Amino acid sequence: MTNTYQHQQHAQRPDKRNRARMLISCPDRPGIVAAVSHFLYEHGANIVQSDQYSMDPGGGMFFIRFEFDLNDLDKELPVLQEDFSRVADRFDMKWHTFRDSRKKRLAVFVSKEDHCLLELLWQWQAGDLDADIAMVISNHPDMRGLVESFGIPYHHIPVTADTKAEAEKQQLEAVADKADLIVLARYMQIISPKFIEQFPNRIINIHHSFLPAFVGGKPYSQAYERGVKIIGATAHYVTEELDGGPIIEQDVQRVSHRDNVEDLKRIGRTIERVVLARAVKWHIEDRVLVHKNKTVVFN
Ligand SMILES: Nc1nc2c(c(=O)[nH]1)N[C@@H](CN(C=O)c1ccc(C(=O)N[C@@H](CCC(=O)O)C(=O)O)cc1)CN2
Repeated sequence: MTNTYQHQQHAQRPDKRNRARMLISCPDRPGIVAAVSHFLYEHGANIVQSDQYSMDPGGGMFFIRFEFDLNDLDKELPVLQEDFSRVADRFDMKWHTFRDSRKKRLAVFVSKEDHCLLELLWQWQAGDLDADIAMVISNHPDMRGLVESFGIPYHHIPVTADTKAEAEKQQLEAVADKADLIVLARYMQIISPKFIEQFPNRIINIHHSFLPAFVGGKPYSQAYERGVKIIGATAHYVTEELDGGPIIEQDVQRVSHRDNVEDLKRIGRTIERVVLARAVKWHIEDRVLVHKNKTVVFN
């Protein structure tokens, strides 16, 4: 099928070949920001953005996000990483560095609802999603035409209760070393612990309720029966606990007694799309840190 959409770069990306990001989590104590910023200065890095948060100052955790420019990044970043391990050991840090120029690769999983998938495809096609959509995987054939019209590979891998393990094996083979982030865009299959452990805090799901309300299936029907005046959507990392993973983003919309279940679904679809897109954007920009079952989002 010819690619009727050309992936366009409406949003001109500034030259960020020498831009890197550093995420740090460690026990809170005085001197952390000074030590890290001095280290970066000594290595010739120019800090262009920094953000930090102290959870329970003095006795809890400390979180930092730096963006910095470093000339000849390809050569100098490995040197910086090697030297930083001494600072990290001193403060008992968990840390990661990322290159701005290395776009993350998404594998989007979908079932039969297209709105969240379309939002990601539209943003990608407009150049507003700074990542590559490497593939779409579905347990149904319905979205093949839509996805392939964007020039994106489509893997139809049917799933039944009896074939779930084999299906996940095929899914893992399809995404192996081709995806950095899995996005469940209203994918209606429970992901196994074995799959999750391959992608710790790298599977984002959109749940169609304002969690922790209405976990599990048919949340809009649950909301209608409860007579709620607000509905919402929640993007979270996937864990073994269904809809219980670290929340990345949520949003809500008022509803009333005049809205039936179909109205709630219609109103909810817009919230789901926006909330998922925000969460994916913040993840690909390395703005999300996870501690225990909560997130710190430097947005
Ligand atoms: N391990 C996890 N897997 C998934 C999560 C999660 O948090 N942890 N979120 C769900 C999404 N979801 C609600 O948002 C959801 C999807 C599917 C089901 C479910 O009961 N699925 C059945 C099959 C249903 C069908 O075939 O139509 C099943 O998997 O047996 C509940 C909630 C995504 N996965």
